[in-house]
Amino acid sequence: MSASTSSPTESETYIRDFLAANPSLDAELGDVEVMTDRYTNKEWAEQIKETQRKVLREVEERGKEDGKGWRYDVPAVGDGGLAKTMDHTVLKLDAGQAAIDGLCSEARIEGFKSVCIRLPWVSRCISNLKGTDVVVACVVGFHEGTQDTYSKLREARAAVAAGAAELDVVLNHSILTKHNQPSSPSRPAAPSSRDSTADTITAANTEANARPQNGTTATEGPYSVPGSVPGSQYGEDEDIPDYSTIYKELASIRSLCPSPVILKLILETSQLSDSQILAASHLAAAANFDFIKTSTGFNGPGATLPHVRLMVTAAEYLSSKTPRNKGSPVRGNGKLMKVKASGGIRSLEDARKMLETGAQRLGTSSGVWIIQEGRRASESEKGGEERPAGLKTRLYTDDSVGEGY
Ligand SMILES: O=C[C@H](O)COP(=O)(O)O
Repeated sequence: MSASTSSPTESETYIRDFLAANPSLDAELGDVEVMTDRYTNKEWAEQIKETQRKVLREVEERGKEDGKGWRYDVPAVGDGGLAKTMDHTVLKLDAGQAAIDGLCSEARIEGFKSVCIRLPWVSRCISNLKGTDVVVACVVGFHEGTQDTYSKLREARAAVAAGAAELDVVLNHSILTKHNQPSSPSRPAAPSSRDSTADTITAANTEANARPQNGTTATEGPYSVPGSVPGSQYGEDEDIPDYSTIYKELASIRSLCPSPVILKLILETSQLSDSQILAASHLAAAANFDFIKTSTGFNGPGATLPHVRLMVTAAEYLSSKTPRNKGSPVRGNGKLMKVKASGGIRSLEDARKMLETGAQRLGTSSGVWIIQEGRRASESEKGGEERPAGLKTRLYTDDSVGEGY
């Protein structure tokens, strides 16, 4: 492990301990490049505030461009381009072998980018997908994100050891929302019908985030910067969320799962304000994550266009690739951080809108349906015969599909 000459930082100590407890990993990884703690919490807060200001201004400017502010090319269905944007996903806890094997054969036939599954299925998917270019993406800390860093690291490393090329890691978003101090004792929102374990924490956050910001809904903007308006969520030092802890977790995962492992950070945008989304994006960029991803699909509404616009703008700014301003120097590797839209993407129209807005990856359990819809659309555009659908199954999250799914 390459270490700094001064006394070790918390991250270095943490990673050293993890490697000592997993000696085979130490040998496998060789010289681990440790991402240090870098900044104090106050310094993170300053940087993040700057990111929030710049990105929100950029979003406002782009919003004036009459729908052209976010207009990206959408890959075509015909040449397999659309399928290659998709992580074909089954994350239900009760998914059985039949569902996983079906998922893999669909991914092979349609040429999806990946199958996105839970840790116990990684090896099976690797063997199912041998000889194809479909990779395996595994979720980590799914779906609450509140697991301790050590257990997330264990999960991440086990997935990589089993062959996962990509990890979709759930942010510990409760640190950002300070869930143990709900700002209002008012009625909690109803728990998600998709997950019986949805708890009062997320319900309180949902309720808090649904409250208007500057007289509008959280998802429609205009966007606000904490500390910039009276009564904002954290203006005082003692109210700064524990950014350092979030960064240390992300940097530790990156240190022990180095590139070319693709790391995506699931923000769970439905639980966050716009400012919190930007704070999380900033920390993901600093820890050299490859993607920021909207949602788990298990907690609140999934991807929305306003959130994707915000995240695309943030990712470009944080990678210093924003046309209008210089961008933040926070990202170490110089590569563009990308955006994965996920949760509730059910139709060709949903998929197209997300891609057109700048998402470069989609997470969906409806991929087969979307591709079939795309084929039908291009066939009818050409005025030709409708091509027979290659696959009948779809919508693994749709309970009506049948046993095992
Ligand atoms: O990460 C992907 C999501 O879990 C997929 O959500 P979905 O089942 O709503 O398509």
